[in-house]
Amino acid sequence: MLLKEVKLIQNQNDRQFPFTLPILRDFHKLSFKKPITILVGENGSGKSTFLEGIAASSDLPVAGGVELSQDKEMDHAQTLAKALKLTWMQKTKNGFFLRAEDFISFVRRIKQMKQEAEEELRNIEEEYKNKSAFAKGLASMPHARTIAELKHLYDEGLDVRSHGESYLDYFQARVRPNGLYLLDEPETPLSPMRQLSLISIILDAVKQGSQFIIITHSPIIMALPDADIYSFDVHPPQLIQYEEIEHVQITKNFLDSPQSFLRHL
Ligand SMILES: Nc1ncnc2c1ncn2[C@@H]1O[C@H](COP(=O)(O)OP(=O)(O)OP(=O)(O)O)[C@@H](O)[C@H]1O
Repeated sequence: MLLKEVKLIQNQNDRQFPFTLPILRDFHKLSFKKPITILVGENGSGKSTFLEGIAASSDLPVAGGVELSQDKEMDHAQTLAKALKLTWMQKTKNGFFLRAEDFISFVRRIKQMKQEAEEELRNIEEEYKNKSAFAKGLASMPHARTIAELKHLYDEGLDVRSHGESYLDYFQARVRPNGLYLLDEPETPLSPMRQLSLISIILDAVKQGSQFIIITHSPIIMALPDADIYSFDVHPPQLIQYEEIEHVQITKNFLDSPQSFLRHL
């Protein structure tokens, strides 16, 4: 175990976001007793805001996104971080904060950078066909360098594979022993089968001393063995059993009889 507890210590200004969130009004502390903690709750219950506060407070890098300290839209994370006290069993610098939506735009950006560089090279080939090789080489250099750097950093992987495949590759390549991983809806680009692969990567990492705090709406990810599950649908957040989670009950009942749900819509 790395992170043991998160306490809300400051006397907050409850008219300022994020302290206006109902989940933070009666919040005192949340303890992490197992290497995997799962946060569940309805849309808008405040799970992401809470995790962003932990990410900002622990100063973890943002995988595939802008660092929280540089991100103007994340001022609330810094505000919350200042009001939080994190207690560690073992402080770690390994790990990251990963929002699946960031990662998908990150892969898109890489694909776009590569396509733009290739397009520029084609244009230069045309424009410089009657000029010296030296002049052509000079004009091509920055774009060729971009392609070479992307290849060096991400191999052929990220831009030629699907979102789900590249996401799992990226994840597997960067998970280190003794790291703290804060994952916001990691299921987003993944099929049910790939969600099982993600579970397997997480369980391997836990064996190597890593800790995970995961927000999810996926009943598959919620079933991660031996995890503590906190519901953000009650204030303050409470431990909940897998079978009691609304997402699990609705999904199960829906799959048993889709038509009985759909005819009421
Ligand atoms: N910067 C902000 N200023 C004001 N309100 C915000 C801000 N960011 C989020 N909110 C609001 O705070 C509430 C909690 O948002 P948050 O994203 O933390 O919920 P969540 O539980 O993660 O939801 P979801 O499951 O949909 O991702 C939402 O009602 C949202 O609209």
